[in-house]
Amino acid sequence: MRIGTRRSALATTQSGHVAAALTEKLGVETVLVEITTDGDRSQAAGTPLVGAPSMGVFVSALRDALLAGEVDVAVHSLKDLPTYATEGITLAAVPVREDPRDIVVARDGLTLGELPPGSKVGTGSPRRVAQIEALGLGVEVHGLRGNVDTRIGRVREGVLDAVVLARAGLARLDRLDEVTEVLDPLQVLPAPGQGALAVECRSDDAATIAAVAALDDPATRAAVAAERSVMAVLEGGCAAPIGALAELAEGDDGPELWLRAVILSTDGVLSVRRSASAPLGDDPAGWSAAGTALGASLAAEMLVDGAAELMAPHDSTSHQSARSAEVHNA
Ligand SMILES: NCc1[nH]cc(CCC(=O)O)c1CC(=O)O
Repeated sequence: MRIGTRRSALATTQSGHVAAALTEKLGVETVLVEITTDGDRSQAAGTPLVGAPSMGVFVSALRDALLAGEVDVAVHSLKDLPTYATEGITLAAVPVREDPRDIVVARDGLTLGELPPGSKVGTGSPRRVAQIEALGLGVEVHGLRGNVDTRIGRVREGVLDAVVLARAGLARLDRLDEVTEVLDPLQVLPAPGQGALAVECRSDDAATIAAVAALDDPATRAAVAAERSVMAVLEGGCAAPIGALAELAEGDDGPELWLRAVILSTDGVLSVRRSASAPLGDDPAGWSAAGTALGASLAAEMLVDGAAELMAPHDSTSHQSARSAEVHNA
């Protein structure tokens, strides 16, 4: 089985895990095929992700290789996938996900809250920028791109005081010892699908789809379906930063899915936050659809709460002063 992967250390590690799992569960031989994406090329140029091309930049080259029959399977970070379906491509498996939370790597073992006002915090993600601004710490948020090594390097070089990354990336690279804080989703919600992998096949390749299904985890699939459904519905009306996290819990009457989501103005001043839960039923085959429905209804409530108006110009001056007052109190 030929497995297409991006070339970064993180991508090849992730794809290597999928390859090993396929060999272990199915006894098939696998080979990794490295594909260079437009996202990797512009990343090498060092431009910040804010304002960069579409969110699918990391994805399309891999899908092209899959559709062209150059590989049998494509492995992506699920959070990098666009929410709309793609003709000819089937999401054959969503394996058990890593801890989805964001983490901090800061100088001197510090947490975000321990950084003095004016500290430089690096992230290229509008979702992280808005949520860090909303914490009112008085830190300066700086754009940041590059692979995990490059990003953490900015702290080691003393260019930045801290960077914010996905915990999953460091877990897969076996670098969790460098984490100085795990961000509580109460304060910073992860990106929809963060920490999960997407294993894609060609829709006409029934044999590979059936084989790869052995890697699927219905609980993870339901959770990411709910998170991505929030994003799909909200993105219809707005381009604001979105965080979402769904978790499976055992209720009195069987498994339930719990979902929380936030959408913010880019400066973090305004936000709409909501949570909801739904029973999943006893048949895991129906969980993904239940997750999608839960996400859509939560997003509809968020739109009623004003989610689509967050991007309108607003006066952030009064909030700014409230924020610096907070810094003084701290
Ligand atoms: N934005 C790029 C990206 N895509 C997936 C991961 C990490 C692994 C994951 O979330 O599954 C990262 C890096 C990061 O956000 O720190």
